[in-house]
Amino acid sequence: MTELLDGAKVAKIINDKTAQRVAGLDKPVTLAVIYDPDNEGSQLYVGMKSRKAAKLGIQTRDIPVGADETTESVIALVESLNADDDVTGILVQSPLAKGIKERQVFSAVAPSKDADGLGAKVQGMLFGDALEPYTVAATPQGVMSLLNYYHIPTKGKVALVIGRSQLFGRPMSALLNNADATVTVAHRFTEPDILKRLLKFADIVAVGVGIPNFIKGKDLKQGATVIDVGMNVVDGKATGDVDFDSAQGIADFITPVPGGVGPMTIATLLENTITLAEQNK
Ligand SMILES: Nc1nc2c(c(=O)[nH]1)N[C@@H](CN(C=O)c1ccc(C(=O)N[C@@H](CCC(=O)O)C(=O)O)cc1)CN2
Repeated sequence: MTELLDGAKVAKIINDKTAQRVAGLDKPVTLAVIYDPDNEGSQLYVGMKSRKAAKLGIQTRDIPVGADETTESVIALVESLNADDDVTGILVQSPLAKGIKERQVFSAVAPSKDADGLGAKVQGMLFGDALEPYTVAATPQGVMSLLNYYHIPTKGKVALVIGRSQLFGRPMSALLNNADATVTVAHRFTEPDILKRLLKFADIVAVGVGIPNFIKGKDLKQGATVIDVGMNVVDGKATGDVDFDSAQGIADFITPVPGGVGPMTIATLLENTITLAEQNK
């Protein structure tokens, strides 16, 4: 039997706690969101984040940044938000318009306002397993919250992370490493044969490569936990990177798409936002 890891359900639990924490804080919580207004995906996701934030009592300031901007001008904008006492958190929605170096922009966000955990300073703290508090990128942190909720152990387990983006693969591998898993990272240059062999060992597979149905059930280890971070659209339907039907009866646990990692990403971003507001009050 394959059990669903219900991200929508767990996200609701996190969101309810966030709303209580926001209500208990004696100052407004404001998240500034920098995004490319010409990117349809970003329009959709920023809209989803702003609507959910409003429901939890978090104000958002959505700031469109188009292709006419430069890396320098966007960094100057981030610096003005860093200095703005009314802004408690900052999010840079990826991707920014072509030509703007988004990693430089991520790293311009002050660690004390880095709601999305994508800046070099906080990612360095994650890789160093720092003892001081720091924020972690919303998608991988949301995956860890799902694993914890369903009591899926990581210690001593073999984990395979497929994808090495700043948003997902790199921080995911660090989190699993910090949680005592034996972690391998595969990516676009991993030979298909090698990937198949790695999959057969993996107790936990977390995949985010943006290729619909990239992972087939027959390639998984019996009893694996499968985390699908893919968000592709096929025939107008949200479709993951894992061939969900073929994983039935092979995986012990799997996240659905939609309703798995996506809602956890937004819930974790807003959880990070209230945590920063509390820390900096
Ligand atoms: N700065 C960031 N940029 C991006 C991130 C991120 O975490 N930080 N992640 C993705 C997009 N993303 C959030 O930004 C995101 C994608 C999908 C969902 C979601 O809830 N999806 C639904 C399905 C929606 C549908 O049906 O179309 C689901 O999975 O249930 C939330 C957030 C890229 N950029």
